[in-house]
Amino acid sequence: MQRFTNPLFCALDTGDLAQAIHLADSLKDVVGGFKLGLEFFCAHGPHGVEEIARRDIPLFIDLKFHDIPNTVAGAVRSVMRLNPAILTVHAAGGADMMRAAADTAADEASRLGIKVPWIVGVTVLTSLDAGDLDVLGIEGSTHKVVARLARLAEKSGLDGVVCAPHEISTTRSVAGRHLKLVVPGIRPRGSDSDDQKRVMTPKEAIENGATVIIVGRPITRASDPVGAARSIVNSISDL
Ligand SMILES: O=C(O)c1cc(=O)[nH]c(=O)n1[C@@H]1O[C@H](COP(=O)(O)O)[C@@H](O)[C@H]1O
Repeated sequence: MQRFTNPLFCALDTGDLAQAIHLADSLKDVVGGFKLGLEFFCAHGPHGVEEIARRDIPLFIDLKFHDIPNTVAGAVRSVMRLNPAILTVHAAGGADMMRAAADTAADEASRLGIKVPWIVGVTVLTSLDAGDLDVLGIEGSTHKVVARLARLAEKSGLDGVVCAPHEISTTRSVAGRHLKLVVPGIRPRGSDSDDQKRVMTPKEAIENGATVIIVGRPITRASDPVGAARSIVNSISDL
């Protein structure tokens, strides 16, 4: 099982490989890991991931799989050779799909002789609020929907869920204490929310019980990314 001493993962959301490498080199001793998501992967694929992986730092490969169980199992099998520390699927893909992802990751890790990554289920995206759920025809508050999906993810064998800082307490109250809570929607005080609708500061998120916090633009678009990352780490180091 993966363990991280530093809970801050920086999202390298860029299609520019040189910029991602530059950020990875500058930030590798400050953050606990890097998250490589759809923008990076669609531009540079497995080769780009291998470039970043050379820094020997945990990688969260965030491709948010959401498909039939057989297809998701195949995708997990393919991505496992990149030795991810964390992988995402959408919890809304259902119990069989999540179970297929978790079982395949465990089988492949054993076949390859690597650690089993955390498979985490995305609940309600941090860019959505109650009004958006209503438009989608999803009944209930973000708390209720996140709690329902978190319970399903846990029952389906996932290691954790992705949720907004606001739903940390609700999720903790319905799930076992070992469930990992991977939390984006993090904004240091005074920074722009951008397209995120449910945000909190790094300190609040860790105090509420986040296992890992994901921060992208407040670090990568700062005039001093290393200084921005250090200040986040300092704000949570005594907690
Ligand atoms: O799965 C994720 O990582 C994720 C889920 C979610 O609900 N909200 C969310 O923002 N993310 C990711 O977390 C990162 C947040 O980036 P910033 O908003 O720039 O800090 C992005 O890479 C998103 O893809």
